Amino acid sequence: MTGTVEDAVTGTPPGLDAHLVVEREAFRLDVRLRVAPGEVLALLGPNGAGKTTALRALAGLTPLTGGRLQLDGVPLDEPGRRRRVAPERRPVGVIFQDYLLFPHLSALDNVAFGPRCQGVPKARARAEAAELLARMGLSDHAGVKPRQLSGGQAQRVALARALATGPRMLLLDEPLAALDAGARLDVRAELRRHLAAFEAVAVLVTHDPLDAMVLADRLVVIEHGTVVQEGTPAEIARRPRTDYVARLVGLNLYRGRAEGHEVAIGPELALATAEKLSGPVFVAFPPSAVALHRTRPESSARNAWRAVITGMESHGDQIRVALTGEAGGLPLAADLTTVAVAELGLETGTPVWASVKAAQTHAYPA
Ligand SMILES: Nc1ncnc2c1ncn2[C@@H]1O[C@H](COP(=O)(O)OP(=O)(O)OP(=O)(O)O)[C@@H](O)[C@H]1O
Repeated sequence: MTGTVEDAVTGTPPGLDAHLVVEREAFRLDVRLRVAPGEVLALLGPNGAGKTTALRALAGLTPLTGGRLQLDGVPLDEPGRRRRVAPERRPVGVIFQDYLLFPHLSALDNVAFGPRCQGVPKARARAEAAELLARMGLSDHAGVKPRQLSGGQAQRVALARALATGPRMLLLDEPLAALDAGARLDVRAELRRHLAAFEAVAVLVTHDPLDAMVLADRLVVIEHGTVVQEGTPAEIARRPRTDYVARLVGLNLYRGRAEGHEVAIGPELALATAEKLSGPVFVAFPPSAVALHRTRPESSARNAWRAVITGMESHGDQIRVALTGEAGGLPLAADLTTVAVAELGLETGTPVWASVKAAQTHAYPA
């Protein structure tokens, strides 16, 4: 069958509109996804939840057994109507976990490969590839083979290769999993900038809540092949609906500007942090790092501000308390034991003081 962007039915909203159904003997994926152009969606979930299956179905590497998949109004997979566009004919760029760069080709030729396969003349494909590599800050590495690249550089080449064909959807499978912890920080921040600049649909799969929260505008959490929760990172962290989500995405995450050991979050609030940094940063800390008090804490906790409880939900033996900041304070989530909640007499509407120790915050470049 044919299926190109030119076939787009007028009037259908651009972006991804999918109902992915993949049935296997012992597993069923049934997930609805809508992603607007310019939006970055993260699929998050435990092992075996179906994330990779969903990504492969979007790429066309795993056929749907039910539902349908449309991109910019163009049907790409409709098992009910026996219509299916082959993976190589989809306007989709994929970045695999281990990048899968061609080892015998230079970085430049890796990037030029897709356009060449689509019939772009060699000189033009290479000129455009050189431009893309320059945008990724890799001009100096255009001639080298993948094995001479660092993990972060290889990832940028993989990104350039995926972008070279002008895809309407970018798929990223665990984009930071192949990197060591040191490289991860920088590459994560850099990938975020590239994804933010990408004007079409981006979908990434990850186990790592921090990657998801930093890279994505919206999260879809999958467990046992179905969506258990979706929303912005902040919405999900404040109101987790399953124990898995509570454990996983329970991160308080803020953006601010660092100067030494202090990060200005808003006009009235600065957080003391363990790391010494300067410029735009993220600060994160888990809800378990937050202490609540009825009166201003006198202890050594330097980060303390007024807050009001807006909701409480129990998860296992913990209670997740949602709070709004008062007078320039931070909105945040705190995990307390049921005993602590009872002892403090906390309920919705209770004004409290929240505190977090600098040593329990984690700041990193934005
Ligand atoms: N090719 C396959 N044939 C049969 N079953 C498969 C195949 N690939 C995956 N599965 C099964 O489908 C389910 C979903 O797997 P999938 O790899 O999509 O999960 P995932 O969320 O990506 O997990 P992980 O985080 O471990 O990669 C699992 O039960 C898995 O064992």
